[in-house]
Amino acid sequence: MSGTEVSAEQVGMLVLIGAPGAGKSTVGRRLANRLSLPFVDVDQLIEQTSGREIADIFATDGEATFRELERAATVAALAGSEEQVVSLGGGAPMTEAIAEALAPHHVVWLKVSPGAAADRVGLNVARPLLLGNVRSRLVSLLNARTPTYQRLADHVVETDDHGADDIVELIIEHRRELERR
Ligand SMILES: Nc1ncnc2c1ncn2[C@@H]1O[C@H](COP(=O)(O)OP(=O)(O)O)[C@@H](O)[C@H]1O
Ligand SMILES: O=C(O)C1=C[C@@H](OP(=O)(O)O)[C@@H](O)[C@H](O)C1
Ligand SMILES: [Mg+2]
Repeated sequence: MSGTEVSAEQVGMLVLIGAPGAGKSTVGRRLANRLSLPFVDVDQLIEQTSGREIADIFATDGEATFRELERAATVAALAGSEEQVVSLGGGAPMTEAIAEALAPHHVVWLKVSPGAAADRVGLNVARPLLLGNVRSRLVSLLNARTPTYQRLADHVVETDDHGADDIVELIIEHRRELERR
């Protein structure tokens, strides 16, 4: 089956994309609990299957190796047939194979300003790309990635002024509206 075909039994997953610090992991986990659906956080999947932390993969093998592990884990998570919530890593949608794998699913872009994201992630060393001046790194990441997030998103949620639980409800309400159509 090519990346663009959807098997008959495949149902759309709820997939969260957005910059680091947008809340994909936090909101994804709560959203899955609220909907009683399985949850896959691709970063966690990479760490579980490789037995290594992401920061260590970056430091020891470099970003290219991480992106290869991320591509394989993300495509595998999106290829399943059961309905679930999947939270991607911030850089995943930049890969063409992943953009294709997202096509059959409901993609929610958690939009966040560089300032809000910087406040949230702080000096968290778990995000190697943000080492140094976190805010300016986020500005450049967002400048490079926003067009892709925008292109892939079926639903955009502004997160700066909403708590994670509010965002969960906004996503659920939007999904209900789609089901009523
Ligand atoms: N809507 C929000 N408002 C305030 N803080 C948030 C929000 N969403 C997530 N956070 C916090 O921001 C940090 C990063 O969240 P995380 O879910 O890891 O983001 P991502 O997976 O998109 O990088 C965590 O400390 C989390 O508790
Ligand atoms: O933006 C990125 O390129 C990355 C974001 C991280 O995930 P979160 O977006 O969940 O922090 C993680 O995949 C890795 O540090 C790379
Ligand atoms: Mg995350």
